[in-house]
Amino acid sequence: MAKAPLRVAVTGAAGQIGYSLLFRIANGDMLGKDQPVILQLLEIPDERAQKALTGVMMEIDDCAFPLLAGMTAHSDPMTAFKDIDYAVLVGARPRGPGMERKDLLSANAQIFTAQGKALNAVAKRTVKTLVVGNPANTNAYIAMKSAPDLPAKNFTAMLRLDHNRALSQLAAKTGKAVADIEKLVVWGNHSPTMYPDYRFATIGGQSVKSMINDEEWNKNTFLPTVGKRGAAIIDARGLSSAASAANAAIDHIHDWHCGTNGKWVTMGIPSDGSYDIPKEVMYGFPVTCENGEYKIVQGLEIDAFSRERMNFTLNELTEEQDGVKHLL
Ligand SMILES: NC(=O)C1=CN([C@@H]2O[C@H](COP(=O)(O)OP(=O)(O)OC[C@H]3O[C@@H](n4cnc5c(N)ncnc54)[C@H](O)[C@@H]3O)[C@@H](O)[C@H]2O)C=CC1
Ligand SMILES: O=C([O-])CC(=O)C(=O)O
Repeated sequence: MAKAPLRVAVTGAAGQIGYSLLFRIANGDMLGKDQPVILQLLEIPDERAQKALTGVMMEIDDCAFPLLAGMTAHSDPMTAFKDIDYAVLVGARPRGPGMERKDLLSANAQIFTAQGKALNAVAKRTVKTLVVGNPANTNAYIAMKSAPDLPAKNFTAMLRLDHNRALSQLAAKTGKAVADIEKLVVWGNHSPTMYPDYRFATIGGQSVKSMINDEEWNKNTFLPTVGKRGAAIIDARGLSSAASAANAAIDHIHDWHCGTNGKWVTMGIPSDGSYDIPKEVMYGFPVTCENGEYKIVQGLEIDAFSRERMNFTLNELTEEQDGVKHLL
């Protein structure tokens, strides 16, 4: 029997990431090739943005996606989020050259307070949310805090682009296939303070750390390359990463929805206190997913260097979250 459609809201639908993301959701890349979807698309109540959204929807129509069971345009989160199963919160102001994510905090805080409240009011009680718009971890925290009637664990932030970037760097360094790398994690904030950690990673059962065996490379090349990749893309393209960000959003929700078969992935999730990360901090953790639920990989040894890196990114997150407390 055909599956009932799932409702997916995407905000910032007429933006750059939206343009790479919507077509893939409608094609079944996110929720499965047998899962019909209804797209509920939100843009700001601005004539140009709404007109651009109409154009994107015309193109989606022109793809005649067999899995697309409906599509609506919205300028108000209270209608866009009605009865949704998934929310992909992309809409935010992107960072321009020379700006850090923190600069965007207060403007974005208003957006995510309003959207959290709307999710709380009208979304399905089981709605699962991924925040992409930066500063992603803190925006996800704000949305979660603004939706007290929904399960906090269903609010997540996107660290998957960082995870994928790290995979790609490790594949290039070792000369092995990306698909063969397992047990990678990116701890903390989606910002240059993040800690991509390959101490547990394996390729065909062999330790990646011993294969590379180069702490200098880890500290002086790998960590800064992955941590500053977003800025490097902006510098090269004049625009922030879009197709790779959309791809990471697809990966994040795909794995959450369909499961990871025991493979580790990185998700930004509200901490349950694991690894001494204070409860509720929206932090990148290694997880496995099964039956629509994620579970933090437990029991990893945290050495002194890692603890220092994990605390560094934690401190930044705590500061960001303290900075928006008065708005919550
Ligand atoms: N977490 C991550 O790994 C990544 C996050 N990002 C972030 O994603 C966000 C979006 O990036 P782009 O698509 O390139 O930006 P963009 O500027 O091309 O598109 C953003 C769209 O969001 C819309 N928008 C703004 N406020 C909105 C609101 N309150 N409700 C609905 N729509 C709203 C805008 O009208 C615009 O069309 C940025 O914050 C960017 O920094 C980008 C790459 C990676
Ligand atoms: O840096 C930005 O604004 C875009 C981003 O998050 C990334 O590419 O990682």
